[in-house]
Amino acid sequence: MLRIAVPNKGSLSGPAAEMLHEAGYRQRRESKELRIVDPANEVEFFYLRPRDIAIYVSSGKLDIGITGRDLLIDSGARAEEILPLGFARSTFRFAAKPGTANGVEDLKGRTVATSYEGIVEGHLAEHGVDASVVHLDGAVETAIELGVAEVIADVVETGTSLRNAGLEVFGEPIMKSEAVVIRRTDAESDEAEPKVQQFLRRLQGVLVARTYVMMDYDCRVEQLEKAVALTPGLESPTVSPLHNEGWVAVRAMVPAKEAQQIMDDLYDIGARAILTTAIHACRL
Ligand SMILES: Nc1ncnc2c1ncn2[C@@H]1O[C@H](COP(=O)(O)OP(=O)(O)OP(=O)(O)O)[C@@H](O)[C@H]1O
Ligand SMILES: O=P(O)(O)OC[C@H]1O[C@H](OP(=O)(O)OP(=O)(O)O)[C@H](O)[C@@H]1O
Ligand SMILES: [Mg+2]
Repeated sequence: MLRIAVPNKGSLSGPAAEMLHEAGYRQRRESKELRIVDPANEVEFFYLRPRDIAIYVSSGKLDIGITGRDLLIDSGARAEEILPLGFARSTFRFAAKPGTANGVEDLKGRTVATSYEGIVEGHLAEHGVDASVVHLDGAVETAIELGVAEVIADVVETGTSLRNAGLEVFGEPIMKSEAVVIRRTDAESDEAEPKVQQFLRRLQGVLVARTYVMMDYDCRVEQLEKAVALTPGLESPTVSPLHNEGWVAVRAMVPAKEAQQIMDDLYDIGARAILTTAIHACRL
C-alpha cells in the first residue's frame, strides 16, 4: 500500500484534495479525518500539517507527500521535489515600510520576522549578511507595526496583505513556490517506486487535462500544412480523409488558453466545423 501525506489545512489542502479526487482517488468526507484507505487503488492517505509533511516523508515512514516548495526548503528535510503541481503559487519576499531597505545587503544588523526561518537564514548566509531572525507563526505583516521587527519575509500572492499593512516588497524575490509532490532523497530504488510512478502519471494526467483541450476541424488538403502548423499537437495531429474528396479531418490537443485564438486563425485559413472538447483524463 502506497502511503501518501496530504495537507490537512491551509491554502494547499483544498486544491490538493480536488486534484487527488480528479485523479480517481478516494478522499476524506470530513475535515476531522486524519487518515483514510483507498483499497481499490491500494493507497493510504495521511492528512498532516503542511509544515510537517517533508519531515514525515524524509523519515521514510511515508512514501510521498504533497506540500509547498517553500515549506520543503524551509524544513531542511532530506526530501526532494519530483512533480510541480501548479497550484498554491506564491513568491517569498522581504517587505518593510517604504524607504527602509532596497535589498538584502541593507539588512545587516537588522531584525527580520518570518514563519520561514530556514529559508531566510539560508538566504542571508548565502549573501553574507548578518541579521537577526525572529520566528512568528503567522500574521507576520503586523510585526512591524508592533515593533517586533523592522523587516518581514513572507509568502506573497496578490500583495493584498502587505498593502493592508502599509508595507512594500524590496529586493529580488527570495524564491518562487507552488505545491509539489515530494519523496525521500535517494528513494528511486525503493520497492514502492513502480506505484509512485503510477501515482505521478495519474497526477500528470490531471495536469494535462486541465491545460489542454481537444480540437477537431475539417480543412482542404491544400491548407493542411498551414493548419497543422497552428495545431501541431503533442506528438503530431491525427489526419483522416473525409468522404468529400479534397477535404481532411484533423484532431490535435491544443493549450486551453490559446484555443480561441487558434480557432480564429484556423477559420481564417478556411478550416470549418472547428470544435473543442474538454479532456477528462489522460496518460501521455
Ligand atoms: N495566499 C496564498 N496564496 C497562495 N499560496 C499560499 C498563500 N498562503 C500560503 N500559501 C502557500 O501555502 C503553503 C503554506 O501552507 P500553510 O498551511 O501555512 O497555508 P496557510 O494558507 O498559510 O494556512 P495557515 O492558516 O495554517 O497558516 C505554502 O506553500 C505557501 O506558499
Ligand atoms: O499576497 P496575499 O494574497 O495577501 O497572500 C499572502 C498572505 O497569505 C498568507 O497568509 P495566511 O492567510 O495563510 O495567514 P498566516 O499569515 O496566518 O499564515 C501569507 O502568509 C500572507 O500573509
Ligand atoms: Mg499561512
